[in-house]
Amino acid sequence: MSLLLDETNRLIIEEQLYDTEYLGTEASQLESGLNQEQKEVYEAIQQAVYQRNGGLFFVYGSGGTGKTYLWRTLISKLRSQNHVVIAVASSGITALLLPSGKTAHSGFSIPINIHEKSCCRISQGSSLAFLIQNTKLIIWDEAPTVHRHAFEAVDRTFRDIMQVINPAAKDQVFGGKTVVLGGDFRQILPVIPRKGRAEIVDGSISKSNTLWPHCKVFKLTMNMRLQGTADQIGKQELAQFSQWVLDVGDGKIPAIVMEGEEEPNWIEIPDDILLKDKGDKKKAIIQEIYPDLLNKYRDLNYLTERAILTPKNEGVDEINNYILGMIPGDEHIYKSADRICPFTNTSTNDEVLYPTEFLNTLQFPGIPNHEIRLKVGCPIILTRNISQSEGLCNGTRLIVSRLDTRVIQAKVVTGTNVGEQVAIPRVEVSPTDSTLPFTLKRRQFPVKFQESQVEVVSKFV
Ligand SMILES: Nc1ncnc2c1ncn2[C@@H]1O[C@H](COP(=O)(O)OP(=O)(O)OP(=O)(O)O)[C@@H](O)[C@H]1O
Repeated sequence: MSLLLDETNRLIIEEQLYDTEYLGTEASQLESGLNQEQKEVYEAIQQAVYQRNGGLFFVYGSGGTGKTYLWRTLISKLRSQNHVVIAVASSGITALLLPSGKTAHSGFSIPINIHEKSCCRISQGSSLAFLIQNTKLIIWDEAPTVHRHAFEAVDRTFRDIMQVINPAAKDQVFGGKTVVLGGDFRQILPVIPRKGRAEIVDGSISKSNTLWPHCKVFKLTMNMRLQGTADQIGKQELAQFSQWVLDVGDGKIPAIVMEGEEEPNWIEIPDDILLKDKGDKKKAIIQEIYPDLLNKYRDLNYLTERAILTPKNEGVDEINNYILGMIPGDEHIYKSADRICPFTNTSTNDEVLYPTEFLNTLQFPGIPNHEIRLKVGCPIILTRNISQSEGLCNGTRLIVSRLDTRVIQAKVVTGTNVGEQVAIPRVEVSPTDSTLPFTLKRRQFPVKFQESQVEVVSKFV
């Protein structure tokens, strides 16, 4: 089957638009810089691709060990030879680091509410099925953060798609494709609402009986970020900090049981990286992370280099409101239009049982709040994927340039389209996982004022 046969398939046409000469030069440069560990993985993956053996690989490496560099080398090399590579990541913000990267969910049409029998929404004969049949390599970054059911759904779907051109594919992992997963199990595991440690660990790709036994695991251990730091003191501090983070991940830092709790969930932070201000704690954090904020809050480099992470949404709102109050200018308040989805009405009395005022108070992870407060010049972050091609995905950071009634105009500050002016419309969103007896529909701008953000972090004392 030739890629050139199908001139109407948009996905295939996009794959034919790369500048192969440029990519070839880039691949040679990147290839010559690979360290020994990276080279070993690079060669094993290339062998699987060129010998058409297929295979499942996992590249296990902590932050800075050169996974993205390795992906870029593989992608440039194969695309320079007109081969199709699909590069996906579990989050939108990581997808932006991959050349023509997409989120795994949009790239493979993975259902949001996934279970052990799920399949992707890719039908036989579709453009995406044709692209997959012609793909030489799939790279999936940040794999440990996704539930194993998503990988199993992709595996099932690929077998189904590939058996059309190769009947043996139905018995091959990922239908005989070469698939490379990457990430670090010490970082964030799948988020499973209202479930405990056992369910979270069981949701990990390494617990998949159908996939993990077939997976060849490589380890990257050399911190390449440290190699690139010229300043000796900075390098030493970064090395110490990286080691401490690794030790936390490996469970080597002694954990403490707090009163009233059963498990040792707390660790002690070394004094040199701890803020010990006894007064206004929010002010102390903000001053430490954003010194001279009033003069620099429009400076792109200043903003992209820093963030405050909090374990809960309430913390984000508290810090954001504090900072917004410090920034000069008039505040704009955007209120959402909330309603109950008519198809899930549980009774005709819904409007009485769940008045709009009640709907407005509801908050869900990833869903904008009823009320958003913004000022011109303040940094915001997108909470939804709007357009991958324009670099507007969940996690993209922007700076507000104009606040209109129907759109927010803003300048992109992270990702692929830095410097672009974009208009963000209101969108209607629903929480995918809610214990409510109805489906909430909320029409709101998919943005958050963003100096701080939520992360799943350990507890610290
Ligand atoms: N072989 C190499 N030669 C030169 N620089 C490299 C090499 N490998 C990685 N780097 C550089 O080291 C830094 C960290 O690498 P990279 O971003 O690929 O790591 P990572 O494992 O993807 O990290 P993270 O998980 O934090 O995203 C980058 O600046 C990258 O360009």
